Amino acid sequence: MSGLNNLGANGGQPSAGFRVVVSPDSFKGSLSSVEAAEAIRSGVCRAAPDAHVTIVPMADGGEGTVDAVLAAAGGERVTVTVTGPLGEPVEAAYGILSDGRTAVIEMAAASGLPLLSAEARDPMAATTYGTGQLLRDALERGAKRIMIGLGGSATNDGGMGMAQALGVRFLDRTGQEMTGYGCGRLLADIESIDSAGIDPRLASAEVTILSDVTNPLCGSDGASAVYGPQKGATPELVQRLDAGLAHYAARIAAHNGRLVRDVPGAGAAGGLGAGLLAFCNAEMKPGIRVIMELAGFERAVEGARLVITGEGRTDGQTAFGKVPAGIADAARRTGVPVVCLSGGLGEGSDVLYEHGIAALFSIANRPMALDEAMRDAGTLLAEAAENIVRLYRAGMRS
Ligand SMILES: O=C(O)[C@H](O)CO
Repeated sequence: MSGLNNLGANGGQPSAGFRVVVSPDSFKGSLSSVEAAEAIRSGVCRAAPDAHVTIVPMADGGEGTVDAVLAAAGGERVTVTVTGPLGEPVEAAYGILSDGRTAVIEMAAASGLPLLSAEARDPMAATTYGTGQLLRDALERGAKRIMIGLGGSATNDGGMGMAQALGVRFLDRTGQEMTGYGCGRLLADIESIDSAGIDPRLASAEVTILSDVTNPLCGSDGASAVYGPQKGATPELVQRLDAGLAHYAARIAAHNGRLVRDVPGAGAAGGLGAGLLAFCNAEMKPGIRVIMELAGFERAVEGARLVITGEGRTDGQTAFGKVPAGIADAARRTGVPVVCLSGGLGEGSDVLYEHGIAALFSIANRPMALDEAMRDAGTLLAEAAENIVRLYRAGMRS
């Protein structure tokens, strides 16, 4: 089965016995989804040496999307030097699938929050220009289908930088082209848009947005209000960024008639969703669904006793389309219980019970600092998984 890593505890064949599907997101900044899955598997097998564990590395469009899609569909990774979120050069990788015509890009590779230290975060200045350079590189290599994962961004520029890198010009009130990298601060100064010079290869490419969330561009559920603070925005900056995005959406509507402001997912990755809809004729899809389909998740779950998912931090935002919510929605249809192991549980995480998560656990086993929890995430995940399986099996015997 493509993309599935069927590992019996003894390296043996799938058994009809105790089947567990392990399908976590990456634990941002500490473990890739494959590493997290391996850690969970080792805990499961300590508690149940006869277990047959199926690993399905998962992602929702955010960090880890390229890994998850390459694990599911096969292909190769290419690395390019592009402009980072604050204009510095960064090495960013993306995937070209085995058909040679499909590229999978993760915006976070070029414009993601993990590229900046906490002190350097600056959503007014951060740009998606590097993401546009990745799209351009994929077109240069002949890609006809581009999947672009949104999420984990350092940016709040509505995709203005991305559009510039593809040849779109933004003009100010004096009719001059705005030459700085597109960023949150510049949005309010856009007077008109000229997309005559946009890369012509886009016209024959199919661009699919894999969005990690369903937030609209603006307003109280919008990009700036919900995700601005984690990128360093104060309440005052959230208001300026939100007004900037609203102005940008109005300028786009005046330019090409596209109404991107209220589209679910337009607010993903600081509004990059809106920019891709406006300039790349992109189609928006929930990232988790596309990746689950590519990975054959529903087939993997058939006949399983338990699904273990997880992510670095779980809170009310998780329900907007992140991995645990998607996994639970899919597994619910098959009646298999889903347990979520999280690096930390925050406000609103209990909403996941409504999505069908049977139980949520924080993996921290004692009071610990964040850097300690991140450093020891693999060990903590394995311990938590072991305990869950011990409990599950004890329950099965009673
Ligand atoms: O990048 C962001 O803003 C969040 O992950 C939502 O997409």
